[in-house]
Amino acid sequence: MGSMGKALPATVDEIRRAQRAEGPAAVLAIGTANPPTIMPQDDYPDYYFRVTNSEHLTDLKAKLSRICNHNKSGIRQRYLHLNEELLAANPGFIDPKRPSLDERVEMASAAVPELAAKAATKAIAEWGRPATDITHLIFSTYSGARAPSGDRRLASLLGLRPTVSRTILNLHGCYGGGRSLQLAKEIAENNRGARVLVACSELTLIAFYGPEGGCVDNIIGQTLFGDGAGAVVVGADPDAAVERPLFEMAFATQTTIPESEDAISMQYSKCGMEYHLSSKVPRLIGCNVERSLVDTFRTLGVTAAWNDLFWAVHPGGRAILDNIEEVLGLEDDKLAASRHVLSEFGNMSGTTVIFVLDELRRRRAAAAKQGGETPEWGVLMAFGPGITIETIVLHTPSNPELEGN
Ligand SMILES: CCCCCCCCCCCCCCCCCC(=O)SCCNC(=O)CCNC(=O)[C@H](O)C(C)(C)COP(=O)(O)OP(=O)(O)OC[C@H]1O[C@@H](n2cnc3c(N)ncnc32)[C@H](O)[C@@H]1OP(=O)(O)O
Repeated sequence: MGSMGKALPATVDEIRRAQRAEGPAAVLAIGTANPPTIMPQDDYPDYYFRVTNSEHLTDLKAKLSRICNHNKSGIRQRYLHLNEELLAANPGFIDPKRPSLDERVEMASAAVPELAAKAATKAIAEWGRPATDITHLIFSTYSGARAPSGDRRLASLLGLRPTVSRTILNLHGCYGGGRSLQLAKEIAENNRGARVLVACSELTLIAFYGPEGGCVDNIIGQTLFGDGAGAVVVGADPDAAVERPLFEMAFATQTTIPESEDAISMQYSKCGMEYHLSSKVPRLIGCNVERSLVDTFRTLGVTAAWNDLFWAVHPGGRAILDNIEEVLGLEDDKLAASRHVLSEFGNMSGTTVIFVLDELRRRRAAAAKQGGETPEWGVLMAFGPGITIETIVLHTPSNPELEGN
């Protein structure tokens, strides 16, 4: 042991106590971004069958038109990276049997971190501290089939410190946002002063195919998914001079639904990414969501009336929200933020729940301005392959001056 500097504390416990934060981790800022192309949902069947040269598949087109209809799907529009020009330049993306993984990964390796950087730049600006104060980065995507991955590129684009501690989550699908926030909570509460940047960026270009072959999963995917990135700064013990806690993360759990392993799957192939969504997904989630919530609150030693809470639920599809609403007996407006995000952006996989948090804080700020009361406690839930349910119990600080950029 050298003789310079302060002596080490006497025990490992003292070192641990000195490292831990005092208070709970909180969401300190939120930013979102989408690619520029907007696709109205009711135009999508015509667009999709035209750009994939598949007008002859009339039955499949009729089916997509039926499911896509915005009244049925609950989706009004989506944002897309892959536009008509990019598809014309990459005709291999249209044929589900033609090897195209290399070209897709090449495109995603640039576009995924770039979109994440747009969302993160907004979050960091709202946070009010320099990007170099970020100590940890958690990056989640289903398009990251390369190393070094998008997290490293994102750190460079944002000018983060070389000492920033990076973690990438890949293929978590729609629970990537929930998982990232849970990890950020652990890091922030166990590392005094840590400021964790969570970034999720999902572009469907890795899994876009024409309808040739008649795969129904593809038709469901074409109905639901859209492109977007969301970023959140998480930290404990906020500096009151600059930082405003939006949502404190009081408690977090993960549950796996028994016998549901095959219900949602994603896998890289030489042709891109294949995925499967069972038609049982809405029912499986509906049947298990209350058990998971009861267990979460029981661990906390409390019970909760579901309608006394606010809700940030991943809008995996209209049927999933309908099932949850029915099973929990939620009042009409309880899932309004989730339904709004589904309507305006579609299902952006792991990113979507960050958009829901952003929408919720906007709605809460608007209600506060009009002197309305909003619940102090709430729940974030996200679902994905497994089937995995991520649950975070949220608490809002007393002064919800929450309007975002
Ligand atoms: C613009 C960009 C496009 C790019 C696309 C590229 C896509 C890339 C995506 C890659 C990402 C993959 C990530 C996977 C991880 C997902 C994680 C989650 O969100 S987890 C959550 C994931 N989300 C979900 O799982 C979505 C949950 N589902 C829903 O919300 C609704 O079912 C609905 C909105 C899809 C349809 O509503 P509604 O119209 O009221 O429903 P009805 O009951 O009346 O059925 C109508 C017709 O559809 C049929 N059919 C339905 N489902 C399935 C199925 N899975 N299977 C087969 N068929 C299905 C049904 O049989 C019927 O057929 P027909 O009799 O007419 O012939």
